[in-house]
Amino acid sequence: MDKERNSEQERVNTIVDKIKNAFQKAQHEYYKARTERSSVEKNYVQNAKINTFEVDDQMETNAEVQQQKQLVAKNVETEKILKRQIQLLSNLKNSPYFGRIDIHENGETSPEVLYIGTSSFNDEQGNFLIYDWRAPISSIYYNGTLGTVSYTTPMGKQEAQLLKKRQFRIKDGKITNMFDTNETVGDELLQEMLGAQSDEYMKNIVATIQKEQNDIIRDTTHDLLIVQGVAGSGKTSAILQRIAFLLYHSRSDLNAEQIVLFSPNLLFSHYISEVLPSLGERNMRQVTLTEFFAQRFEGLTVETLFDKFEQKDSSAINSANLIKEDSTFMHKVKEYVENLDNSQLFFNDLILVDQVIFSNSEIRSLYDKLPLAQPHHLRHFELKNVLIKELKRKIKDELTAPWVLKKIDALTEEEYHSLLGDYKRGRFEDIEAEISYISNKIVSTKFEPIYEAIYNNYFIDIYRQYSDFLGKILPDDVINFNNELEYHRIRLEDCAPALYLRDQLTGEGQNHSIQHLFIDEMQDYSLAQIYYLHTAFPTAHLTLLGDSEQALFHEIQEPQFLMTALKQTINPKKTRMIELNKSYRSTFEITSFMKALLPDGEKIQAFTRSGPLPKLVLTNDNETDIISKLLLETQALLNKNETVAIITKDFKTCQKLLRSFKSKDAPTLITNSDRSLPTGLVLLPIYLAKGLEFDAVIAFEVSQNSFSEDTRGILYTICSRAMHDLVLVSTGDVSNLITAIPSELFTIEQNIKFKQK
Ligand SMILES: Nc1ncnc2c1ncn2[C@@H]1O[C@H](COP(=O)(O)OP(=O)(O)OP(=O)(O)O)[C@@H](O)[C@H]1O
Repeated sequence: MDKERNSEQERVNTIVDKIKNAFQKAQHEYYKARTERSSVEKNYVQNAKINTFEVDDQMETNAEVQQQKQLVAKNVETEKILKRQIQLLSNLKNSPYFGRIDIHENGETSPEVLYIGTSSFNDEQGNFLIYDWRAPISSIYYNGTLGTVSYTTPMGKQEAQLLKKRQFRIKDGKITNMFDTNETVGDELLQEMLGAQSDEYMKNIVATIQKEQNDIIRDTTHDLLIVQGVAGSGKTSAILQRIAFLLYHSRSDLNAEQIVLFSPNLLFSHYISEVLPSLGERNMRQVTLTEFFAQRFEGLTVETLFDKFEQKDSSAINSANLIKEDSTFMHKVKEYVENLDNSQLFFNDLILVDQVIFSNSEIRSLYDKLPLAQPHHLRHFELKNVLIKELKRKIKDELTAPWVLKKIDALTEEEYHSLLGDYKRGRFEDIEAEISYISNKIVSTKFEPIYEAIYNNYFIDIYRQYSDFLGKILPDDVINFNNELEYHRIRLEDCAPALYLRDQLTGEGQNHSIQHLFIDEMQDYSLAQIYYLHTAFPTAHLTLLGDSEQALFHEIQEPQFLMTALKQTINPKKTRMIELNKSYRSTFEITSFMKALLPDGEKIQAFTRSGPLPKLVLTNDNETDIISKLLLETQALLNKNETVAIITKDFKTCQKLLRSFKSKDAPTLITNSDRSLPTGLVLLPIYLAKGLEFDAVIAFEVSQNSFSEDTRGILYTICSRAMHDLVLVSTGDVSNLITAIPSELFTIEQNIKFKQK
């Protein structure tokens, strides 16, 4: 093997040299393109300044400026391509590839040796020195064991003999590890990757993608892909590598702007932000559910999942929530709109400063004139056109109003020219035409807010309409909805049905440009919300990922139940459901402990990476004891780890705990608005830790008072954030969820007597 290793190292050296040459060449071309652009730009500014008094000069200058504008745009495009190439080559320089496959294709005289890396690299003659991990042939590396293998090409299925599969770890151009394997992707490399310390950013996993993850990544045939994966099974990793795959697969008709990922919080968005750039791709759009709704309810504060979690409210409201969160509630919205009489519609006045431009009765009478046979959304579309026409008429009537002439008289020379804009003096037939143009500008600007209001459907009183709907289905809930509105707030569970009501009435609210919609942590979304997102992005393929057992907002559900409910909600043409049961994040010991927390934890397979047993620490319920024990634990963990997180059930617990720390030892409290995590000791509630991972986790605190049956999912989620070490601190009787766990799965810092069950 030594000889083999030497010859592989020689190949790495040769390839790295070639990559470095290509890198330098690309950099040189990039700087050349940039210099060229800036000189064209300079020229362009000068030309734009050329005498523009004479009409002929003006035309000539315009043509030249247009030509130069085009030249600049072309150069900008070239720069973009070169920049991407430089980024790719820079990634390849240090670690050109991670895999090798030797295959013998049917009909070929000799075997072929292929190397696989994060992107492809050719020599000057166009020979592939490295294959992109997303190329059809590279799927053999992820899926195949030695012997006959097949892969899909644009021409159909292709068969080959896989003769050798080799994995590499190459750092700074040196092979640090290399071995042949017959497994899909061997454990040895995975051990090395998973044993590393956590990082501010998630890393790409392309070198060690597992077979079932590969199925998710490379699926292009289903319009709904549902992934139920246990904690740490690589769901988020799979989404990101899937996005990179899709962008490669449909390079000519898909770009990152057409992909949206709904993520659980801002920290998560930051954490995953480097994965796609490390693969030479641009990031997709990311949004949280609250951000998405907030953009659509301008002027209202939308409740966040976190507010909701902190104020777990009375059972009366909860039972209303359950109804509102079901997709049947959305069907009721649709029925309501279909059966709505004109007399039951609510309109707003359209007001400019304090002048009513269109009163609600005027709008209603315009609506009443439209043919009843048409559904509301078509009549609504016509109403908008009628209102705009009316507005134009009002603008025309206003053109000669005395205030307009007064305003023109008061304009400075500069203001007058700025209103003329691209039009220059002398281009109008006579002075009347010029004044009429200026008057139009002034009056239109004044009425602009009304135009915007019509465009944005502000003439519909959507809140009263929704309140009316609620009155029919959940009369007791109307008062709660209206009370929130008084304070300019809207509850999260009202957002999807209220927006759906608006969209049903207006026929708007859909975004057809989005091709792929990803929802991570799907278990935190109600079926009504998922239904709404599906209608709002009607052409998008959906990938939903989550873990029914990491439910923070309700009791945990059977995975199969969640998957079936989702499928019924969306009812797509082609669905695929994939379960991921192997957990990679945590050590074998932590995963075994987490498994025992769940009633059906047996299905979870722990990855065989070893570490210390989870530790249960018992303290008295007094500040001094709690803090001294916590300090002891955090010190020990910080000595061997980069990031240690104290994770609590809710924010109140964080705040109370923080008050007990002396400032010099205090952890950094993470809040809802934080976008990045510092290293060292942090303190945060579980909902902010969603999707994240830490070298060590201290679960604070795990007494029976804090965790009982209905919060099992929360405890499970807290524990599953730990990669290498897990400590659980209890300040009173330990939760039954923990006392029920076999004692060999954890250590106890002090012998206690568990209560008899
Ligand atoms: N094939 C793999 N190769 C290397 N690392 C992997 C692989 N799959 C998962 N991991 C690692 O396991 C950890 C968990 O992955 P990820 O966060 O994607 O899981 P998840 O299922 O989304 O987790 P959760 O639902 O618990 O938030 C990450 O550190 C990820 O890099």
